[in-house]
Amino acid sequence: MSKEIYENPDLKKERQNCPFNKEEITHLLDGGKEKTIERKQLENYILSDEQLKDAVPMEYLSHADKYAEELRKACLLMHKLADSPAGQVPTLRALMGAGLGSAVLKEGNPLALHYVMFIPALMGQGTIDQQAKWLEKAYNLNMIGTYAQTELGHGTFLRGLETRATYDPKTQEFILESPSLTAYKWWPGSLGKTANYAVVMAQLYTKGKCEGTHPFMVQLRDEETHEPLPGIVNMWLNPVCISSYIHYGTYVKPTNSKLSYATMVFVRVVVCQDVTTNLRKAVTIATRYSCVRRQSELKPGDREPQVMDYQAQQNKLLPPLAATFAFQLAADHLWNLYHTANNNIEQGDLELLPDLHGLSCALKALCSSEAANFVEVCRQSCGGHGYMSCSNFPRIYGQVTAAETYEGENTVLWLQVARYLVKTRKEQSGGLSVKYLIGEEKGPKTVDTTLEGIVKLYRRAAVGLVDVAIAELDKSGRKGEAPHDAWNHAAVYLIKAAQAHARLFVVESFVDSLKEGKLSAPVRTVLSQLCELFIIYWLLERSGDFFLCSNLTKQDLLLLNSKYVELLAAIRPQAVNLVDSFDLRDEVLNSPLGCWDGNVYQRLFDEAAKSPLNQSNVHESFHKYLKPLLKSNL
Ligand SMILES: CCCCCCCCCCCCCCC/C=C/C(=O)SCCNC(=O)CCNC(=O)[C@H](O)C(C)(C)COP(=O)(O)OP(=O)(O)OC[C@H]1O[C@@H](n2cnc3c(N)ncnc32)[C@H](O)[C@@H]1OP(=O)(O)O
Ligand SMILES: Cc1cc2nc3c(=O)[nH]c(=O)nc-3n(C[C@H](O)[C@H](O)[C@H](O)COP(=O)(O)OP(=O)(O)OC[C@H]3O[C@@H](n4cnc5c(N)ncnc54)[C@H](O)[C@@H]3O)c2cc1C
Repeated sequence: MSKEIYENPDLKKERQNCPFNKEEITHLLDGGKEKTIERKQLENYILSDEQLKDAVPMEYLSHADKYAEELRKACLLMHKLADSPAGQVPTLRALMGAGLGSAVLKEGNPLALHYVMFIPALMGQGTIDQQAKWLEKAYNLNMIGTYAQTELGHGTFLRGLETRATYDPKTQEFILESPSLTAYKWWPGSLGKTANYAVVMAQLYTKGKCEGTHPFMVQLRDEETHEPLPGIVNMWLNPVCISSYIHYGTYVKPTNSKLSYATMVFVRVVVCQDVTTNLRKAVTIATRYSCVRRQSELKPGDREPQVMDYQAQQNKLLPPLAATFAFQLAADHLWNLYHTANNNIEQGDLELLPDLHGLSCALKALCSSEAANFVEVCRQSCGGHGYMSCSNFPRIYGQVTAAETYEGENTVLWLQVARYLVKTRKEQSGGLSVKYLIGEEKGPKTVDTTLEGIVKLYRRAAVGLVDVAIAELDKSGRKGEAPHDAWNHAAVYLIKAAQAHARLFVVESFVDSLKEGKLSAPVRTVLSQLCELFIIYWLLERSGDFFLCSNLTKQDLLLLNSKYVELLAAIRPQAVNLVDSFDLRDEVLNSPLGCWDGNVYQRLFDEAAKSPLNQSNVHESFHKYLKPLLKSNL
């Protein structure tokens, strides 16, 4: 007799009479029906393997045992990758995109940097010969690499990196050295125990002149014994300059000195997708739990309501739900720009490089910071159970908040965006993604609160805040301040302008995607509601920017507030159906709060029972410490 599949009655009710085709949204997010099929096949291929499951919850293992267990699974995962029926690279890309890695490797993937930075660095910066020598070896996992750039003393300021690579024309070799403690490479993933090679960013010195930071391939460990090579601690020998600019002893400048930063640009683009995947998990967990959890009293004398029926809870969870669609569509746009720009760069056309740099910095900073804030709101919306390690919120939060720092600390990236915006506005040139900065915003300054009208408000804020920042810079200049001081004293305005630009890009991506997309009427309706909710939410959160740069009035704001709460109520009935459309398996959510069947309390209880402390009634420490204390009559 087939076992009755339990489904929490409240969740079951939430799923009845869904007015739209959930699969249509799943296909939209996956990039098409075929991609969904491929993803589901990959999920079955990976998640059905019993050897990839944790014998005990990772949180109960020692640091060394956690590392060993993650490495065991990561190596098994690589074998599965190599044997994958879909092929290694498509499977890897699907693995990265679907957030599957963290479903299996919960504490982090010791081999992630090999794929996310080491191989991209070879592909983006290696010469044809170097790629012929190393790429196959890297794809076949005959070498494990990392990307070693950050040092104890420098992570942000790349021109300040201390590791030196001095070219010796006699031996035609580079001598790499860490001249000081602060020059020690610090932070690179896998560097400590796993990688035996690294792409090392170092200042290239030749003929006594520093030519700036360049990437070098360095072997770190013996391929057989894995012992560090002699002198590896503070002196490295025999590195090879990747995309060598040394021709017959002479340094040949690259067409653009920032091409050596290309790997970071790639990862910033990937990070936008990764934090969006993590945000989808957090929103799914919090939404399903909020429809299972009944608490307090809404109507006196009535049954305790689902906490999702409180407008306050909808205000917590529906903006992040909408954000997952907004960030996904923006990340897709950025990914397409990345490919176009990269193909052009390979042909020697660097015109899109500034746009790519500006936009990748903007979106990485925006998506990571907003996702981190939203994940924390999702955690808080689940009360005490959201605080438990098994809820998976602590791990998801750790992953998204790390992205606010790595691959370019967000503040520093905002200032890069501002530099690009100020230059584009002042020079009135270039600016593929900031076309609104070239020429004046046409049309009346009156405000209408239609979707198009709100987008126009975002554009006015984006261009207006750049002009406010430029006015500050010019004011400082007139006072005789040096440009670097004027820049520093305008930082607050510059960052606001950069953030407004990033939000405009996300808003336009969302609105344009709905216009262009071939969507059924029911899906278009619910996504349009989410789009309108999200762009009003952000406007209300940043109303100061809009008051400063447009004719927005108090009446307009009150009208938008009313529209916002109406949209909360309109979307509330579809919250569970929308997160179901993400099609995230329980193993990927890895949280008793977010499981599809809503059997929350039993799963919480089962998780607690796994704790070593719950394997006996009295822990041995009682007899060692507590009992003597109890008897000591202090
Ligand atoms: C099988 C399992 C797979 C599992 C995978 C799972 C997926 C997971 C995905 C996510 C995981 C990601 C893990 C990543 C781990 C982290 C890695 C790292 O953190 S690596 C280190 C990152 N470090 C940084 O990002 C450093 C940040 N600093 C900088 O980039 C630079 O210092 C700076 C840009 C801030 C300043 O550079 P500087 O040389 O000082 O330039 P200027 O500011 O003077 O600007 C001069 C000029 O150059 C332009 N510019 C700057 N950078 C770029 C660039 N990258 N591209 C193009 N142009 C650039 C700038 O705009 C200026 O232009 P101008 O015309 O003169 O105005
Ligand atoms: C989880 C994780 C994984 C990582 N993995 C790697 C890796 O694999 N490989 C690698 O090379 N690195 C890695 N890193 C290092 C990471 O790239 C750096 O930490 C990051 O670039 C920030 O640099 P920093 O630590 O020097 O911060 P700092 O720049 O020292 O930041 C400190 C403060 O100074 C401020 N600040 C700095 N410069 C400016 C400025 N010009 N204007 C205004 N404010 C400024 C910052 O905003 C920040 O508030 C990793 C980091 C983390 C957290």
